Amino acid sequence: MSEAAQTLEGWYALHDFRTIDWTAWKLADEGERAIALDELQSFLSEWQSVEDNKQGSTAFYSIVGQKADFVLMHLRETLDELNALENAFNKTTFAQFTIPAHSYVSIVELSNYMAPPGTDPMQSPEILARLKPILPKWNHICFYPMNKRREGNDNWYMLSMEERRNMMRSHGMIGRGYAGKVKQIITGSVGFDNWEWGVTLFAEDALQFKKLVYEMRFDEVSARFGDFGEFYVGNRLTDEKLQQLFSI
Ligand code: VOV
Repeated sequence: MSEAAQTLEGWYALHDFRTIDWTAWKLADEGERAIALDELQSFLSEWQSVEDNKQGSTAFYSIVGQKADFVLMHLRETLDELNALENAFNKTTFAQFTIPAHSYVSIVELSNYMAPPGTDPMQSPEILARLKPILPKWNHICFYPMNKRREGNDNWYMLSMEERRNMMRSHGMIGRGYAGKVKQIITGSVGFDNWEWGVTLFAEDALQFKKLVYEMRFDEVSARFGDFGEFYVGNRLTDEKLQQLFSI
């Protein structure tokens, strides 16, 4: 049997994708729309204070294309907190104007492929910060789920630790070329959702997503072993953009 990589886990993640029910939104009177937006604002400030207290983080982005209209990505200490947050949000008037489009449940994960042997990663402030990250306020988000292939000669889970580590090193080197341009949050979802990982990327320039993902396609770990789900890409919903989005 191959040796399993050791993983460290941080905050739980919920990616909550919604479509806006424009028909209902336009039919609602101005008062009802104002109540809905006020309620959304108070939830956003509540989530901001959770983030200020470093007990979680939330990102809010519009989504381009027909797969969804926006995503709320929440990070919290426990699955219970994520569930409570989701239910509270669903009870709002605002949520009545949304239709669930997609969701993804996972947990922030770091593996030990690159860890120097004999060190305790939990003593490193840098590692701890990566396990419980405050999501960047960058202009764009990209999300997709992925698996490592398990087919014939391309079975990731049958490779030795050394083979996998070598490939992950090369993967990391490509990623490092995008330092300052793309920030990645890898969340593990084995046992939680339909794929093995969620990949969430943030960038100020959306084009850097294409450059990075394309370059990685040529790297062995992605070329031979990467299977990908649906891609979602979007723009950060600042207060101003939010107002524009819902004004009719
Ligand atoms: C900004 C770019 C960037 C950088 C610097 C980076 C680096 C690293 C390092 C150093 C490590 C290993 C240690 C750890 O931290 O776990 C990883 C791990 C991982 N990655 Fe990565 N990755 C990036 C970016 C990045 C992308 C764009 C993708 C999607 C792949 C693609 O083809 O679309 C990805 C995937 C993953 C996955 C699924 C894992 C876990 C694999 C496992 O088997 O456990 N990743 N990644």
